[in-house]
Amino acid sequence: MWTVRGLVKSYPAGRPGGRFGARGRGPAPTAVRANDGIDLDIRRGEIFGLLGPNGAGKSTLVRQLTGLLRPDHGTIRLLGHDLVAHPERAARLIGYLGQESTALDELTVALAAETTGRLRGLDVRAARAQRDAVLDELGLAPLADRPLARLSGGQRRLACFAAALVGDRPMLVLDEPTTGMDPVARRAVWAAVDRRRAEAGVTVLLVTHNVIEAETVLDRVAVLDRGRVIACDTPAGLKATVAGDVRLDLVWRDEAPLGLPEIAALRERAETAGRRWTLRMPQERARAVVASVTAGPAFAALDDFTLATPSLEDVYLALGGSEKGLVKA
Ligand SMILES: Nc1ncnc2c1ncn2[C@@H]1O[C@H](COP(=O)(O)OP(=O)(O)OP(=O)(O)O)[C@@H](O)[C@H]1O
Repeated sequence: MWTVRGLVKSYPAGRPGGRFGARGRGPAPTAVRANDGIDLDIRRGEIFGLLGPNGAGKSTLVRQLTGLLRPDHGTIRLLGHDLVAHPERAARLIGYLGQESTALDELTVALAAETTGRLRGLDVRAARAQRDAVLDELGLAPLADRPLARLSGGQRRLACFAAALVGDRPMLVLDEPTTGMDPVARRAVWAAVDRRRAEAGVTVLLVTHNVIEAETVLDRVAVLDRGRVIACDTPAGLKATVAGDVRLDLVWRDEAPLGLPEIAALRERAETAGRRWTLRMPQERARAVVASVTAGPAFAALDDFTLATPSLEDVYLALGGSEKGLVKA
């Protein structure tokens, strides 16, 4: 389906200090290696995810996989086509929902869907029929005559998703499709994706920051960090690598009681964010810590605590991910 080998893409570095600054001073700036030797195999009918922190190289990878950006090195094959030699072929195979919608902003919801269908080679009747079907399917019919620029962020995203579905492409590439959507819209998106997979074997490549969503909808996921794939497996397979561990969150009322030796010792191992401490540890140890903080003097200083099984975020950290986490700031 999609076969990627040895993909490398660098961007030239910006000059430190801007246009006029730092000329002739210090070492020459080095280029950013946004993708640094990526291999991937995405199979037909799969919902495949790219998960990683900001700047990991997800959008750079997606733009090459959709023929919008030329790699420095490496090969990309899609359904037998060489996309490095023939990037224009991607447009006929892929329905792409990027992060920006500005190209469609002046159109109404109905016209955005219809125009996309026409651009993808449908005749007027087919484009209108598909427009009506997809707007109904996604609950967008009441907004059909509103320009995209005058919708809420979540509604606009849903309208762009609707347009991406028109023309029945065998591949869908969705870059954070559900950002800003309410739960009803999110469910409509995943139901529409599922239906196309079941009925037409559509393959979906999804970029996401949302760990919970990734665990729920993905068949397989590649975890990206600093331009490299650091793991690739099913969400369950990845989580099995940290199965023995749990996450313990402690929230203090005010200051943590660092005068208590057991609390001072925990502080060494905790990731802290204001009053919240996060600890990852084996279940047995976590039980002992909970017992010690809920009994005795520490309890008076405690506002709340939670114990949770590992998420893909914990997997990312256990794999040595370079950022503090995956959640978008
Ligand atoms: N046009 C560009 N010029 C220079 N550097 C760029 C450009 N686009 C991206 N980069 C850099 O390349 C790296 C990868 O960026 P990319 O946008 O692919 O990451 P991402 O994983 O999609 O991030 P996000 O989650 O924030 O969308 C980052 O260090 C980024 O600063």
